[in-house]
Amino acid sequence: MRILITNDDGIMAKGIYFLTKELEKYFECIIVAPDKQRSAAGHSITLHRPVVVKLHKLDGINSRAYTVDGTPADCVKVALEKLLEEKIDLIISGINDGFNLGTDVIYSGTVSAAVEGAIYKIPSIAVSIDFHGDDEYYSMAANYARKIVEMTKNKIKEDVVLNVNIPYAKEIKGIKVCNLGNRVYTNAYIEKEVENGTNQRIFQLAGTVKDGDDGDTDVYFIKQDYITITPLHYDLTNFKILMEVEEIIDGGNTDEKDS
Ligand SMILES: Nc1nc2c(ncn2[C@@H]2O[C@H](COP(=O)(O)O)[C@@H](O)[C@H]2O)c(=O)[nH]1
Repeated sequence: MRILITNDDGIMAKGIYFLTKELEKYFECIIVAPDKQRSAAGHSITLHRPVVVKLHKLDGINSRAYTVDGTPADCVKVALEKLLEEKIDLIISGINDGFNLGTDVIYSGTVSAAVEGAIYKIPSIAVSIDFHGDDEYYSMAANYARKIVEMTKNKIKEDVVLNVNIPYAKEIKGIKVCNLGNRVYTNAYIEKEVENGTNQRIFQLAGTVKDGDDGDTDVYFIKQDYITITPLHYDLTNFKILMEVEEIIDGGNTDEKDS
């Protein structure tokens, strides 16, 4: 099984190091990752300039690695379109510094890199952990990520993304497959002082998480020390209200043939 590994924290991040260290013991791995931190890049791609791809030697890692001076989605796209001759069986993005729960997934470069894989009909997994940064946590998360790869390999359909979050817990209670919850941030922006007389205001996006207790969602179960897995899809159609909108439009439709 050949795995394309990427992330959004950049090639030098601990998360991709620990993830690759674990996966390459069991699978053939190739890294294609941003050359620097690209958090919250979402699904952006680089349109108005070329991207530069370089071979990169990661100390302690045997797998071939490339950097891209672009976004996480660029990494997956250029890897699958041009860079790699080999067939890729799975794409795994992470291990992200910071959970990607609920609506985080919309902003997340980590998740978007995995979604890009699903767009290319390759099963993909995004893995995120809490901000804690100790090696034991990364190592534990990498071990769980590998186990999830083992559990799901050849079983997950080609255009599915599994969004995985792993809690910082002494004892993980298990795995919950669940919906995305509602991720709430407060104090989203901090206003910075500006010199008098300037007609500008400066805001730094910050924010602390103030999650509600969404039942049966990733936001809830992560706090109960469960690993959460949410299957995602890039089809953003709102099927729940599709018929309702159709009726509204049909009801108000001023189609020529009716006049
Ligand atoms: N301060 C805020 N942080 C936010 C908000 N919405 C999302 N986020 C964070 O962005 C990253 C995106 O994930 P990544 O995989 O690209 O690193 C995620 O971890 C969230 O914590 C927000 O409204 N305010």
